[in-house]
Amino acid sequence: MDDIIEPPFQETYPTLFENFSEKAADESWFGMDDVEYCELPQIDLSRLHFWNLENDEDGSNSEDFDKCRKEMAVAASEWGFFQVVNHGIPQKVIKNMKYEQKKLFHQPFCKKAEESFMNLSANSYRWGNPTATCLGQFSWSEAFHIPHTDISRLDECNRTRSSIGLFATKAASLAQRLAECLGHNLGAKSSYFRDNCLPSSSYLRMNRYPPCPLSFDVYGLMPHTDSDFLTILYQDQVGGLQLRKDGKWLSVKPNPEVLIINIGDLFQALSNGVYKSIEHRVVAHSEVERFSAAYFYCPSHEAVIESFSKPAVYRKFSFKEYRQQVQKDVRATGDKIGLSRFLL
Ligand SMILES: O=C(O)CCC(=O)C(=O)O
Ligand SMILES: [Fe+2]
Repeated sequence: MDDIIEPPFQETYPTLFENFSEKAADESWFGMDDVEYCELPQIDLSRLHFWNLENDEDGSNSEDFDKCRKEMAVAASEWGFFQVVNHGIPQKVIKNMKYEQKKLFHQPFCKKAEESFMNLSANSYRWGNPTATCLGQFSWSEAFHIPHTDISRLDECNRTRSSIGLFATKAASLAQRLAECLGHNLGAKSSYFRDNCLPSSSYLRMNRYPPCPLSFDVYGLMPHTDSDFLTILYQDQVGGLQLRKDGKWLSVKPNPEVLIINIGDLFQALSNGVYKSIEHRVVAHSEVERFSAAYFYCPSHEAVIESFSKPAVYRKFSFKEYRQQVQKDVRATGDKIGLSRFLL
């Protein structure tokens, strides 16, 4: 019994699942079969010559560089999502992280749920959704939500710490460069992100979606937008990520060779609504487990988010204020209200 790895979803939230069985079970509110696949805009980052930018003195690549930045800005405003190739995070780094991620999640539930598991802070391990008021707000998944600087506390073995740490470090520098490119198009100072975002303010979230017997009726991850500047997402080959474009849900084709970038609420506010923080969700698979890892690029709590162009669509707010409002709304309604709270 004690070696079961799956969280006790149904046992812990009996009322949510009981209510479900009383309702017509065949009235599923999302049909996976009806959802079309989409091809995300793909951006080749080799043109940014990230790693030797300072040495690129003759400027011969600047045309390519500008083109790449523009493509990113168009994708951020039309889709809020794009995928990147030649992103500079070696496949080996991703593979090692995924291996360690799987090892962590495959430990018994009772160990993962221990307060001091792996020396992580108390609320790092999350599963289900304790604030869900109905099944539509439930998430059939588990996650380790780790502030970047807490990775160094992971005590298991050096390999776990270094593999996860290396992925996070590479993701942090990729996130900063992407944010700088996207910020450039808005007229942000080149130091804006370096000044406001430190590794200590960003998070790594490793997700696991166990096979779900009610996969037509329960989400793997409920619909949401991310509360950061941007997210770097690695997903494995299983699939299930969907995004909402022009009122329609679309499935993202899984491709473990690419990284997915999505715009978060803070970039939407900073860009005065030009870049879109798009709602997304994960549809659970009935038989296969799925893994993903998201790096949330966030500013410090004190950072004030205010758009560069006027008239402003949103009132200025600090990241701390934003998070507190989100938490308050989630506690009260089971869901996040988000940026619309700050509309002028
Ligand atoms: O697992 C995925 O593909 C998406 C994860 C996600 O949206 C999140 O962790 O915020
Ligand atoms: Fe997300």
